Parts: sequence; C-alpha cells; structure tokens
Amino acid sequence: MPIDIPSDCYALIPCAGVGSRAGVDGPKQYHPVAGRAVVAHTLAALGQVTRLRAMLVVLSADDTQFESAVPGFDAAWVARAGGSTRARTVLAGLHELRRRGACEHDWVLVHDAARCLIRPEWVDRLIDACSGDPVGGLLALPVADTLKQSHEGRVGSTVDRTGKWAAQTPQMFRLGLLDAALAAAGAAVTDESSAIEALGHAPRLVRGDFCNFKLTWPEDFALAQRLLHRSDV
Ligand SMILES: Nc1ccn([C@@H]2O[C@H](COP(=O)(O)OP(=O)(O)OP(=O)(O)O)[C@@H](O)[C@H]2O)c(=O)n1
Ligand SMILES: C[C@](O)(CO)[C@H](O)COP(=O)(O)O
Repeated sequence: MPIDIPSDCYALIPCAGVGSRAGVDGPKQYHPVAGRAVVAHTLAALGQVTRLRAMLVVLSADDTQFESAVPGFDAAWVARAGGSTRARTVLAGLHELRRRGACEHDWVLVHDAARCLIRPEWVDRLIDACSGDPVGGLLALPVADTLKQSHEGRVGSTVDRTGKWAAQTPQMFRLGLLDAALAAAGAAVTDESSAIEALGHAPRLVRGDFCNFKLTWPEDFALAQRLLHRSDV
C-alpha cells in the first residue's frame, strides 16, 4: 500500500463488552465516573481530536443504555453489531465503517470504550507517529515492574522484562489491512496489533501514558474518578 495516498482517520470504539471483571452493576462502560458514564468521557476526549473524520461506536444488539449515557451522539455513527469477543466486535465495526464510506487505505484508530482517561494529545501523538508508517502502530508503555509467571498461586518463575511493553489503545491501522488481519486471526486475539503481527508485520510502538489504563477491576473506578476530577494530572 503506497503511504502517500491521502487518507482519512476514523475512530472505532468497541463498546459491546459486559465487564465481567469489573464488579459493577451492568456493563462497565455505562458505570458513572466523575459525573457521567465511562464511555461518555471516552467519546468526549476523542471528539477533541480534530483529525478524526468520524467516530463509530459499536454496541451489542441488545444495548439499551447508550442513548441515555451519551445524549446527542450522532445515531448514524452507532452500530449495533457487537460480537461475542472484542475482536469480533472490531471486525464488525470495520464493515460498518465501509458502509459509511470509509476506504481500504483509510486509517482506523480502535480505542476501548473502557479507556476513559484517554487524552486528545496522546491520540495526536499516535497519529503523528503512524500516519507516515507503512504498517501503523499503537500506544503502549514499557513494563516497569518485575514480571512473575504464576504457578498454582505461587511464583513459578521470573520473566525477563527487557524490551517488554504493555499494549494500550488506540491502535491505528489501515482499514483493509486490519480487516484482513482480524479475519485471519479469529476471535481470540486480544488486540489489533496481534492480528497484524500474525501477518508478519511489525507495528510501531508509540509511548502512551500510565493514566491511559483500561478500567478492568473494581478498584479502577475510584482511581479514574480521582484522576478525572483533577485537571493537572
Ligand atoms: N465482545 C466484546 C468484548 C469487549 N468489548 C469492548 O472491548 C473493550 C475492552 O475489553 P474488556 O476490558 O475486556 O471489556 P469487557 O469484555 O467488557 O470486560 P471483561 O473481559 O471483564 O468481561 C471494552 O470497551 C469492551 O466494551 C466489545 O466491544 N465486545
Ligand atoms: C486492547 C487491549 O486494551 C490492549 O491492552 C487489551 O488487549 C484488551 O484486552 P481484554 O482481554 O479485552 O481485556
């Protein structure tokens, strides 16, 4: 794919999970944090990225909460096409983007609804780093802690952390390549980069931020609340 073709950037937000690890009532993306639903914070931040042509939110077919959680969001950019895994939701979202006019060479920035502390400047950093790249890339952070492999509740071994990064989102790839990669990878891959890697490509690692964590566990909501109430973090 020539890299000098003018391309639009789209955001695709998988928002069809159930939040089984979060310990809150209902899907975690609708849990209130600092005055509004998790996904409302996510979309408000992404909405400030001027280089995004549009944001497509992918919900589960039986979602009843999005409209009240994010009042005023353009219904034309909501797709009730979520799948049983994140990968399936994203793959369905790519087809929905095509139906709305996106082209094979356009960039798609996939961002978890549950990463509600994303900031526009981090997304801009990713776009700056990847828009001239032949593959694309992702926000990620070098692992700072010593890594342990568990075995029956005890330490089985210590894993060499040299060169290891923790993947975040957004993850930015061209629509055509990402579609082919996810279709080939199947439902089990946990991020877009894994699917692209499986095709033999090496996505670019772009430094993310510690605060761009994914709300996953019960205690994450209180931390997000504190951070969202502060403007200087
Ligand atoms: N079938 C799925 C599963 C996940 N997601 C979305 O993918 C993002 C990251 O996934 P994760 O944190 O794993 O969310 P859940 O699957 O909801 O959580 P859990 O694994 O704890 O059930 C979330 O925004 C979630 O809504 C999705 O759109 N479709
Ligand atoms: C995409 C992701 O957020 C990158 O860290 C992560 O892989 C999602 O994983 P999960 O299994 O859906 O929690």
